[in-house]
Amino acid sequence: MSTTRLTTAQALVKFLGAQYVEFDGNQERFVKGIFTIFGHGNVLGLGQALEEDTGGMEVFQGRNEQGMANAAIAFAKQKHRKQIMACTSSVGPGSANMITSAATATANNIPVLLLPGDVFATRQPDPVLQQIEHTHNLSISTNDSFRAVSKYWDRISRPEQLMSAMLNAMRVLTNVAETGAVTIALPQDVQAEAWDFPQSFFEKRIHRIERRLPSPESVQDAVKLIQLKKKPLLIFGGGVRYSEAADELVKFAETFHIPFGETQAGKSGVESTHPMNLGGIGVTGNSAANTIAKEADLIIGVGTRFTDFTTASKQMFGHADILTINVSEFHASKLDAVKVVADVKVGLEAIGSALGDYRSAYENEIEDAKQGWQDEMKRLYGITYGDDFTPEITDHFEDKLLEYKEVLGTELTQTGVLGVFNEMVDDNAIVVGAAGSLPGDLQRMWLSKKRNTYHMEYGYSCMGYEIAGALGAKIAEPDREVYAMTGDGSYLMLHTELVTSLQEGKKINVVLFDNSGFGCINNLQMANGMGSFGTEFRRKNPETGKMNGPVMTIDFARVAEGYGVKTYSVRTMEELRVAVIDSKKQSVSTLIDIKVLPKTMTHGYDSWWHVGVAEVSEKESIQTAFESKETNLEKARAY
Ligand SMILES: Cc1ncc(C[n+]2csc(CCOP(=O)(O)OP(=O)(O)O)c2C)c(N)n1
Ligand SMILES: O=C1C[C@@H](O)[C@H](O)[C@@H](O)C1=O
Ligand SMILES: [Mg+2]
Repeated sequence: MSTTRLTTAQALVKFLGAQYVEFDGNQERFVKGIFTIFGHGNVLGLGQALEEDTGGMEVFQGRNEQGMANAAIAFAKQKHRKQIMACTSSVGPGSANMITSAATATANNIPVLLLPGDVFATRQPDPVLQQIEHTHNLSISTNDSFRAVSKYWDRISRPEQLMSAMLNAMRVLTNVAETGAVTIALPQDVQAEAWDFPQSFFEKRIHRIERRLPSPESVQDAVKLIQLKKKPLLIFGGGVRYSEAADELVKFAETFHIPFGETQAGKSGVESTHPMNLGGIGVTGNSAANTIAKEADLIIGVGTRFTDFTTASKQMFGHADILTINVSEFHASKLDAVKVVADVKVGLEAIGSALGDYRSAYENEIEDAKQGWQDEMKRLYGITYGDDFTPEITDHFEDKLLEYKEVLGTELTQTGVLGVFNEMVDDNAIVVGAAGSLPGDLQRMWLSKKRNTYHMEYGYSCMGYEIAGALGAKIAEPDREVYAMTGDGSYLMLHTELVTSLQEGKKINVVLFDNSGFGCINNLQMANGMGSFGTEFRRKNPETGKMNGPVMTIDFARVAEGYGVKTYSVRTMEELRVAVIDSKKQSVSTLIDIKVLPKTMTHGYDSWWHVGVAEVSEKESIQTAFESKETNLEKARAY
């Protein structure tokens, strides 16, 4: 057996450089690059290996381990999971910072390879700097926390373990039904330890992403069910995008005259303008999709995980039968569905060819629902502040709006800004988002004029993904404008990969909607009987000890200017227009700091979200909210 003597870290890098995927006959290198933040836990092992030979991987330097890993997730998501990034961190806090990202990747079924440094396998120097000592179990380190949020987890305590660990890592990363975060913990001493690795370990490996075929029986079940129904509705999720199945979905919808609604992960799989596309569905859905969903007698879930936001906590289509087409048996089995476990493209093809001359019984309902939503969109775009102004989110704190208008110096409404912005960005530009009120507004209102232009992380809805995610999307699509759509809360939580974008010369545009608060959570608490508590950004009042002092303002544009970002302060529509036009001319990253009035985002359209309302309270409004929750729960499916 021919062998090569390398350190564990050198062998790992060499192995990663030899991994390829093949999908529909196209081959691509699997690991595009590696994000690094070096510390004592990885610099002399993996750092040394990369300095010597990167194995063809591009090396990036992150600013925060969560940020860099979020960028890695966004890269893989934008690449439809056909190419990934690895991330290496030091031991302890560096690795702990990646745990949130591991969870984000796993919740969204997006592959990412995390390589945190670990404490010494020999234990000789224990406790090494940043080691937690568990008196009941010395084998536990910070990295054991990744077990709960990874699809595959391993620790390399001896160099030769690398081989089985990495083959399994690749198995999971390239498995469309099981992918997510893969964590390979690398003890500092083992990274640098040498071993005679068999040459075969480094040979080029092609991981074929196969399209799983449905069983003929399951196709027959699906056909029988559809034929019994008059008003089916397709709901498509991220699976349609990852399987490159959009054309097949459109063909199916057109042939059988079945409309479709889109989830956050699915949106922009098909253009918003398609006559059968009702747009966003569920809690953050619009009136067109939600109205049709309520009337549907069959829901066909195509590549969707059916989260609570999609099903409106299982109330939206409480009485319809459910059919699923999903490559994951787990997701296909949800809602007690009739299931076709298959790649969604071949699943749709198989059902489509067996469905004969079926046609739904829809007459004008689809056009009417779409028209109703278009009229509503026009209204939302046109909302302006003025005398007797009533915000979209009403009965919360109209009396405070004047204060916000004066402190933020703005009369802009969030829906109005989105309307203008949507019209102005290039058709092929990518919008990236994750948390706050914007995902709701975007899923409802954003018109995706081209495919794969909407990039929303709403499986974990992780604040701080937006800017890092924009960087990842930009690395995946360097020739397109990428916009990070973020609230002030998300921006403050994590935005420092903006600096990485400057370092890399990868221009991103941050579109910051500053309403000085955790706006959507303020809406949520007040809609459920609470007061405004801990969600507005107000100074602490020293007399009361409460956060009910003056509204805070931050000049985000000025701060980002200090980084070297081209910035714009926007308080009027005219300033917005100038900023969007000028930002397109820039080659560096830009930030548009838009002050918007709170409560001017969209509200829900005929949907319910199950949240934990207090069963006991002195407050009548809470009691009412609790009763309303109980009533709604009765209308929802139990499982
Ligand atoms: C990491 C993380 N922490 C907490 C939350 C809960 N959360 C969701 S939205 C939100 C506030 C978002 O505020 P902002 O970004 O300003 O958006 P807005 O709702 O004001 O538009 C919070 C705290 C979350 N989604 N992610
Ligand atoms: O708790 C939440 C409420 C949602 O409105 C928001 O979009 C999401 O980020 C979240 O975490
Ligand atoms: Mg906010």
